Amino acid sequence: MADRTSPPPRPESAPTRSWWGWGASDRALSDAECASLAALVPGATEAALPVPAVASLELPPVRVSAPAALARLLSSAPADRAAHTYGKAFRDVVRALYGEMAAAPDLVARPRDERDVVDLLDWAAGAGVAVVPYGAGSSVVGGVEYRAGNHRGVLSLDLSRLDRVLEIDRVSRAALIQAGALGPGLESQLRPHGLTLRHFPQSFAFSTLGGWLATRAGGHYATLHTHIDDLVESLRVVTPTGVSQSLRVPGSGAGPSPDRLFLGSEGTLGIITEAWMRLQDRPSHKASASVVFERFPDAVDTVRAIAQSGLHPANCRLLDPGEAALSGVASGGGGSVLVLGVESAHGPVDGRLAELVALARDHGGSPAERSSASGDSASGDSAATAWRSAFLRMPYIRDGLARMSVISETFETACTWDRFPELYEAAHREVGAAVKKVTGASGLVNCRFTHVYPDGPATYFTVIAPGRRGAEVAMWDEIKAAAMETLGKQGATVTHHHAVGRDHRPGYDRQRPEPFALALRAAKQALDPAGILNPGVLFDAPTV
Ligand SMILES: Cc1cc2nc3c(=O)[nH]c(=O)nc-3n(C[C@H](O)[C@H](O)[C@H](O)COP(=O)(O)OP(=O)(O)OC[C@H]3O[C@@H](n4cnc5c(N)ncnc54)[C@H](O)[C@@H]3O)c2cc1C
Repeated sequence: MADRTSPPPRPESAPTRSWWGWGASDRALSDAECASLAALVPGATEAALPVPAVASLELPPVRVSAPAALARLLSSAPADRAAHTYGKAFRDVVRALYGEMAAAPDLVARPRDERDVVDLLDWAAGAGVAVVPYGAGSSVVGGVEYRAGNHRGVLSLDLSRLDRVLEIDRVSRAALIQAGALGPGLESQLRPHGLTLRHFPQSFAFSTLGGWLATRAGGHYATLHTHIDDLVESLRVVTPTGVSQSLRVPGSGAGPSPDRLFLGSEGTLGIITEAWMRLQDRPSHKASASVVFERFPDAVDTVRAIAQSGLHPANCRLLDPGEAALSGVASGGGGSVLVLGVESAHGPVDGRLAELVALARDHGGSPAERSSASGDSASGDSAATAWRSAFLRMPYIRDGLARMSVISETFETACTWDRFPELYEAAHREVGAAVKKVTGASGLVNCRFTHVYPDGPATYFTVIAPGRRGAEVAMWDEIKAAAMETLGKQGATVTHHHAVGRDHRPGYDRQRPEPFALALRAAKQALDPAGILNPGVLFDAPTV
């Protein structure tokens, strides 16, 4: 019989969140820091856009009111409505800075349990009110922004009060976790048991388990278990037509998987309230190294060899020369940098790291000095450390650049190894040309691998270029449209882990096979007949 613990204590409270940008408000860049960053971008403006005070925002009037029994769950406070209007993409941050609040939800609900979720959905379906599920709002694809325009009102359903690890099964090494748990809170509840979910997206600090499941998020472990899908045992989902609870088993061949229907459903088929997740013992042995390559194609061949070797490094990030320079990990001579990391809960990992480094050397790489460690802390050579700190700081820098009207955004994809060289060339050529046309400047188009598989890499492109004040969103949208066209032509996916949301709909609609689209629409009709759940995501919004 499983050895189950009683519910662990609640996590400590999270830092104060920015309503307009990424992360903790006290970590946002000062005006002076924004200006010195922009000085590095030729053609950028010199004055930072001010951050508007919430009290100065013009929010549309609230159009709906809920029954008295639900009032204790609801807020129409301007700060709540403003903070739940957008996700955290560049275009979201810019629109928040300009005080564009026409899409603000009428109400924000914070249910405390499953019964509350059921009651809120019942009321919304009867009242013709759209429901936008909200984990922590870190979507970068318009996933939490209502755009349909034809509902009687909009309710942002914020799951943040469902933040507990409810049960731990130490024998099977799994936990029952509520969907609104943020990354740090979730891990702090698992830590006393020596366990970890080991899912660390870059947005880890300000995103939730439910959001990860609903978007099929990718953690920063680069090989083997990359997507959250791999860690799911079973899901509990409240739909407008009933509660779906899948069987908790280690594997099953019983027909199409109910979990697969809801993973990636992005709030359109139901509200994920809790999940049994597979856990791992916390790693106690870690080592990392970095390798510099003069020629990018040699580095790509190395990564392919590693991905096909069965050595499964935890980290295998390849940064092209531009990205290595931008992240501050390039050596004086430039070149591409491969950051490698290995870890284990069971024994030393130095041998495995040495094998990986030897593979890289065989392909023309020059290893930097490395270090190893026992214990829970990260360790590594200076390039690995620099990469990690740039990785965590980057979203704050992106917001600082946005205040200087500098376009600073990413797009990501995956393709098979045979197609990668052409994709890389085409992205630089075609997206680079779009940047030049739109901004008049050359700008930067950099690339790194975020995840690697035996049959291909997931590639992540960063674009930085000076924008024109007031036109930043339109300029980025034009560049992004060119990027999506390039991905489509190259047979690469519209997204590897950022999800579809509203922004990737055109590419997604082209990519999904029509019989599958028919089946999905039938599922939508069966589970959400009133068409209230996240209208416009994955499916066309219904006419109400
Ligand atoms: C700086 C930054 C870095 C990022 N890095 C990564 C990364 O490394 N890997 C990655 O995969 N993504 C990344 N993202 C994107 C984003 O963090 C992920 O999509 C994440 O999974 C969203 O989680 P969330 O809790 O914030 O969900 P939200 O943004 O609140 O919601 C995302 C979508 O899921 C739906 N949803 C949320 N909760 C539920 C629920 N309980 N039930 C049903 N539907 C729900 C929403 O309606 C929406 O459509 C990054 C974003 C930012 C801003």
